[in-house]
Amino acid sequence: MNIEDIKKALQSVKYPGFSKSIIDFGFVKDIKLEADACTILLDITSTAKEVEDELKKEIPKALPNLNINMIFNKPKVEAQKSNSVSGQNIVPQIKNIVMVSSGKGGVGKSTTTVNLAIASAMQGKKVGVLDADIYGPNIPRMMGVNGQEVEVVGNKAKPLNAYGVDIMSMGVLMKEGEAVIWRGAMIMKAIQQLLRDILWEELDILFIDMPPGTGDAQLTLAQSVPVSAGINVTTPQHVALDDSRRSLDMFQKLHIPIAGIVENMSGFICPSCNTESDIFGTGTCDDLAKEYNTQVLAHLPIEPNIRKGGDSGKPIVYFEPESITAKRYMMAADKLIAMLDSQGEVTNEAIQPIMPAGVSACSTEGQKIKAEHEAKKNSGESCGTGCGCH
Ligand SMILES: Nc1ncnc2c1ncn2[C@@H]1O[C@H](COP(=O)(O)OP(=O)(O)OP(=O)(O)O)[C@@H](O)[C@H]1O
Repeated sequence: MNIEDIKKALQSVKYPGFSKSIIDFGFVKDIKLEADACTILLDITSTAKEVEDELKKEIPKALPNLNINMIFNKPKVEAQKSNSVSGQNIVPQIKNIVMVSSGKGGVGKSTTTVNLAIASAMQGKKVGVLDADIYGPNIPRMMGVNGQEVEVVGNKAKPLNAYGVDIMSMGVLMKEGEAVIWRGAMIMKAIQQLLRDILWEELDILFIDMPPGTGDAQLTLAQSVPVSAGINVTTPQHVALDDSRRSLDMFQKLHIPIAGIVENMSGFICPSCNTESDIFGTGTCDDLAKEYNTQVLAHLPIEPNIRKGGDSGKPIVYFEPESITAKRYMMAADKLIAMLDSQGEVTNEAIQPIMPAGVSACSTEGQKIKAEHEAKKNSGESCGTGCGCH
């Protein structure tokens, strides 16, 4: 066996969580072969122990007749408890990060993210979309980039681009139809990698499509970057509003300024007779917005062309800019941009402190820790959480 044979065999070893091989990613930096012993130097981008363990298992399987010695070069883990790089913003080139959340799945969060992002780009902003919905990454299909190859430069991946918007998603890094079965810790690492290991350019706004609910992903994001604004997407039924309240409450607890609520599937305009019916109700979010001292960014009807646009990768805001719906997305983008502009820069101070293991940021104890953090910060003392505020 020579070096080329070894490289060929390593083509079958996928980088954990991705459909590309360690060779395609360029992670194999050196191979030394002496008699039947082989030393492989790997430069991997993840600090996760699971990734190294998985490779230690898979590489010898691909080279069963060799004695394999593996040397891993990994990014240094800071002497810190923080998931962020010492509380520093891991994407300082991005002016505003907007977290798009919903209390439950299927309410139109991805559809809203895509159309709001394109609407903002159409208004002259430099925009990106990060699909952090690890379990159901739908953005590539909705933006018409599914199946496109990601270009890897060094150890980083370049975002794809469509309709003037930069895009990255687990969906383009995985095989179509492939499922992700990950524990919380791996989701946290994946979200940080999707921020840190992607070549994001300087952007005015990065929209992040979160998984539904209020969990690890939301908390990790708030602990890794300063989030400028949160948008809650909901449908108008009262049961959906209860979930929505949880999502808005999470924004408040994580000190994320609320840009507003998008009331999706709010009424149905019949395409043949143009009459409007309130299938799920409409306008119920107005009171909710008041309760949280925020605004309704848009009421969007159930409209077959929104669904068609999503399924075909031809978003309505771009392809039917004169439609009522597209105009509502444009207005929602206007309101968001106005909010971001009036708010000004969100500093690293907004990055949330890391809670001790087992303490939820939203629990009473978590809130107490945050209050202590704020008090120490205001008095000029280090908070001691490793968040890097001093
Ligand atoms: N206003 C609307 N009118 C018609 N169809 C819509 C509307 N909003 C969303 N849809 C459709 O509903 C489905 C679910 O939408 P979407 O994937 O955006 O929801 P989601 O909240 O992101 O879901 P998930 O929780 O699975 O990520 C999609 O097929 C989408 O095209």
